[in-house]
Amino acid sequence: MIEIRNGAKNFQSNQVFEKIDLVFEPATYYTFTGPNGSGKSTLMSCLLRQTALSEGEILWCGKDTLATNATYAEQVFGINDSIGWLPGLTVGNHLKLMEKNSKNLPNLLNQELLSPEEALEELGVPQAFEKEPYALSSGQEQRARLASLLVRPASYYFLDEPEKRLDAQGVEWIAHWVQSRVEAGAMVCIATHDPVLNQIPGTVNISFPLEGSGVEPR
Ligand SMILES: Nc1ncnc2c1ncn2[C@@H]1O[C@H](COP(=O)(O)OP(=O)(O)OP(=O)(O)O)[C@@H](O)[C@H]1O
Repeated sequence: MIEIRNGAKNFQSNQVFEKIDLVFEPATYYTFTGPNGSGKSTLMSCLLRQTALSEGEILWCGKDTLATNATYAEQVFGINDSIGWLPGLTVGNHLKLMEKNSKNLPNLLNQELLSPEEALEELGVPQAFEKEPYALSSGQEQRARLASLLVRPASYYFLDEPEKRLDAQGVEWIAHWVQSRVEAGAMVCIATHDPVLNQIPGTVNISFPLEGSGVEPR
């Protein structure tokens, strides 16, 4: 379980949210929805520990995430705009690195992992294996990013607008993936503007701006 207690985040005088308490339980699907600029990506970056909360704490199984550093990094996986591609490497190179690293990670939910080739095939972009990401269309590139979900084990996911640039079939793929991971016991949280991803049965919606933030979207 991941818990935020009394969380606040500001960028100088811009108070994005404050005094928030949230819990992310296993085997549950959450969505972050709300207007542009209401703080969805910022909270997700905090949960992925790409940026620190200004106040409050994020607990992992009841303990501060700093104290459980390695376990958190192993079990929590995410995709957002802050995660880029290394220049000069193909998509296949990236996924192979991830596959190699994954062998050292505990696979707590006995996830059936795919090879990079299989994962790209599943996402409908087998040709991406040999290509550098910039040589793909923006939707193909997003599909290549999503392939990482099939190569690496995790039990908690934070995905920021994974449907971005995807066609309708791609969005359906995400919806099916969400359902299968949640059934397997994973927590999946998606920030989205897409109605399909917000209407998956069992969705727990968290609406932004968050209550207690007192902040107007901008
Ligand atoms: N690195 C940053 N430095 C300064 N301000 C930032 C930074 N990142 C976000 N902000 C500000 O934080 C606020 C919330 O932005 P955020 O990206 O979290 O919104 P969002 O709900 O994800 O929006 P969208 O739907 O457009 O993706 C905005 O006012 C934005 O300008």
